[in-house]
Amino acid sequence: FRPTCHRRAKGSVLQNSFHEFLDNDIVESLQDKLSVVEPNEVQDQALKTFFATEHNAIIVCAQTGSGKTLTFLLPIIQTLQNNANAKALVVAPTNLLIEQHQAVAAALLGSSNTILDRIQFRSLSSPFLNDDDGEDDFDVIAVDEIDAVLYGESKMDEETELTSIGQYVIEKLAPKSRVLGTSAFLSRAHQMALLEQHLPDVEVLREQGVTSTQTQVLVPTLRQKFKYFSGNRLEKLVDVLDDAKRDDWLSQGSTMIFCGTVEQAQEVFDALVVEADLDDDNADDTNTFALVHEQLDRSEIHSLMTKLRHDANQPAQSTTILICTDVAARGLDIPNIRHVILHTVPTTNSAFIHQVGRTARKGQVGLLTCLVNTASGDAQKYTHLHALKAASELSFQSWKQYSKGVPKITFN
Ligand SMILES: Nc1ncnc2c1ncn2[C@@H]1O[C@H](COP(=O)(O)OP(=O)(O)OP(=O)(O)O)[C@@H](O)[C@H]1O
Repeated sequence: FRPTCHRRAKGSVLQNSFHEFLDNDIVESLQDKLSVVEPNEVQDQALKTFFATEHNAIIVCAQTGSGKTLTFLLPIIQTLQNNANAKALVVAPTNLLIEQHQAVAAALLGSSNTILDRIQFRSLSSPFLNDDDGEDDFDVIAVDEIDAVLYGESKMDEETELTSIGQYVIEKLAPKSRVLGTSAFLSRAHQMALLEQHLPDVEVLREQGVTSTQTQVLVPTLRQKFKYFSGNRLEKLVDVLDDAKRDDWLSQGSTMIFCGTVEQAQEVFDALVVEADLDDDNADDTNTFALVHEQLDRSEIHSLMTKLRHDANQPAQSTTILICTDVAARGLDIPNIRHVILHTVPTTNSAFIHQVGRTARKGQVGLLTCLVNTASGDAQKYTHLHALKAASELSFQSWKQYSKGVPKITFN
């Protein structure tokens, strides 16, 4: 994307693609409800491509935390506002992510808005869409995390057989529906299947100079630490958390710890809670622990996420340590996550990118600590992740304002 330059003549209103393509009430809502004043380059490009061209499949490929949600929600809301009969579908891999999108749409529209009733939100685990229910006439279909939705949350990045919802989306494409997809990373296999087989006419929007999604996938504001150890993994984790607690900047933010399985997440959670109880003489310790995995009750996770977002707006926030499985990796935008710890080294590039991408969002700094047990196969698993390149610069010039004033991480 070429950085957009919006010059403001003395006394004039700043014009950008928000003003050019969106109604005033939407622009005002963006500002009032989300504090989003102007589009970044990827949003600018997406709005132009959607409203000023006839491409019926558009995919936005950009780093984690770069604002891809608005690249599909805004075209959808404006389309539904223009046409009272229009309908849209939003698909994302997990219920957690779908609920997040619903919350953003509701914030923009106000929850009683009738436009919201014309947007269907589905995850891979929602009941299958049924044409008999008249659900086959969506004007816009948004497919967030298009690789996961089309090809499934496979343990390998190599799976290219379409999921049933993927098949549905491809069949619904043109002439009736326009598809807006997003992705932070496409494996080579997914890229080929998508561009050569399933969406050959797709218009792919990427940052300027990036020719494939294999490069520049990690944000340059991410700091990475690899802790090589042999011995007890839990003890190492406790050491890492203790160090982080002593760091002025890290200790004021929340942490996500990714585990390989539900059982492991439960085990880590139990151990950390016991450890914190033993240490409860420490009155300064404001950490709270929470679990996020696929077997938890949906309403429980929903209230946790609502609380986390609410707490982030409070001045005296407590910090949270979230112990999660991969279900919390894709797309979650939890405020103030300063530290991601990979308790288990993920097996695929995409799992790594999405887990790590919960921090260092929107141009801000964040730290990854990856526990690498030299006595297990961890080090070997990690070698293939070395191929992932960090971008040398922030994707978007406009993000620079958010990275100002962030202290250097002193954690060693
Ligand atoms: N133009 C903008 N100005 C300021 N903030 C923005 C803008 N666009 C998006 N944001 C904020 O940036 C954050 C990240 O956005 P979002 O969750 O859409 O990222 P993403 O690219 O979808 O991330 P992921 O790849 O992890 O799914 C959100 O808090 C969002 O409100």
